Amino acid sequence: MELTLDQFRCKAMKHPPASFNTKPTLPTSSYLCETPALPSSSPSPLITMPPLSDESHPHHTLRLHHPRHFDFESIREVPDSHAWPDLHDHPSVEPSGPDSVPVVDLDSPDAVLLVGRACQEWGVFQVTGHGIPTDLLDRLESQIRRLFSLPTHQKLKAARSPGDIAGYGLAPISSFFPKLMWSEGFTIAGSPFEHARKLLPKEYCAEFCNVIEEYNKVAKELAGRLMHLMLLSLGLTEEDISWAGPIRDSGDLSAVIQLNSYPACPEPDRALGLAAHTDSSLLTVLYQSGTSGLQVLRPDPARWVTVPPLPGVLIVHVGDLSHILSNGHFRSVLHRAIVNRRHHRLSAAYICGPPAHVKVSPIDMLLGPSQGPAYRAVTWPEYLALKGKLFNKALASIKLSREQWEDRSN
Ligand SMILES: C=C1C[C@]23C[C@@]1(O)CC[C@H]2[C@@]12CCC[C@@](C)(C(=O)O1)[C@H]2[C@@H]3C(=O)O
Ligand SMILES: O=C(O)CCC(=O)C(=O)O
Ligand SMILES: [Fe+2]
Repeated sequence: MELTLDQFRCKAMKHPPASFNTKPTLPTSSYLCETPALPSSSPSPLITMPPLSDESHPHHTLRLHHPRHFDFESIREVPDSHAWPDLHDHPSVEPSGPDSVPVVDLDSPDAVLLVGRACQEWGVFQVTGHGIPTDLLDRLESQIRRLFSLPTHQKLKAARSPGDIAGYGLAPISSFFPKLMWSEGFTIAGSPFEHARKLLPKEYCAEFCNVIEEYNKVAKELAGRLMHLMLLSLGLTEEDISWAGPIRDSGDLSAVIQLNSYPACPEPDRALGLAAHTDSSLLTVLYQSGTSGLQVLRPDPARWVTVPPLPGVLIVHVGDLSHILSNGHFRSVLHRAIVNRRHHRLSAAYICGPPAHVKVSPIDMLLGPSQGPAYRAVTWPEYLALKGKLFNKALASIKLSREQWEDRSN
């Protein structure tokens, strides 16, 4: 049976969000809401995301109430609350030959071609020649490790409040699932100092923030460079997209940094680190520590392909906004994180999007008489709000049918 991409995505999602089939009964909290205003004392407002307007808050999202934390260390077997029944619906395969996520050397003369091909065929690729020093990645990992090693009561001091983007806790998508994930996260939006000072002892805080700021700076440059290559691969330049002018020097991209921790798990076959999802970004640059866990879904036949950790290599996910911008030429990739019996795994996702006021829509130059815009225009905050209501159906919800785009062009 032939499936459209959207049907495939929905089929591949093992646990449909509860909001698809249940009536909302619980009080809601937003998936993405207002970014807290930056205090004037913030060292540098490195990641900026203007607040959402009130209308875009997903007030009627069904939310499941999960406990705020779980003591992974003391557990000898996976409790029912964390046991995912459908983990093995698709086989997991180790990378080999054509079943390996492409590796692109950004310094290669073929980088444009290779990036374009990877974005179209995989929606994910690994990058070398990215210019981010290994030493900085090592320091980033040490800081993440130290942060998550803090006692729970300390971490909860920075717990994400209902309606906030930033803070410590379960991944925001957790509330769509009846089972809990084997992970904890710390989301940084705006100044790292604002959040880190709540949970990190003074002597560690400055060091943590410096490393995050240093990483943010280089990750932002890399994201700009990647976006440039992606546009070139579509036969476009920044000039073809009114808002993308500053992308060349990445000045106007905004981002959120998501730090993830996946403790070792006594029964890795029953637990899941991070449920299958696509990122809502333009692109996400992911650093993973030396333990494998990231898997991307490949079709025909459906299978989870592991993305092995390679020293110094970063992973790039095409996000939903690039899927929209490219009118579906690029695929946002469904991915998840599995857990490991022996090793504590860490990752850092640099989730990058356009300035918050910018409407992202399929690029005009990719359209023609027989191919209109397949998606309606959205800003990043609008899209995040949609994702908060519809989760993995958000992209399909803004899809335009042929009749709709023909109507719009008349
Ligand atoms: C800006 C955002 C994207 C994100 C939701 C968030 O508000 C902050 C965290 C991001 C993250 C990281 C883990 C996976 C994910 C699906 C989630 O639950 O939180 C992503 C969200 C996303 O890309 O949609
Ligand atoms: O930890 C990983 O490998 C995946 C993390 C991820 O998908 C995310 O933070 O969006
Ligand atoms: Fe992700």
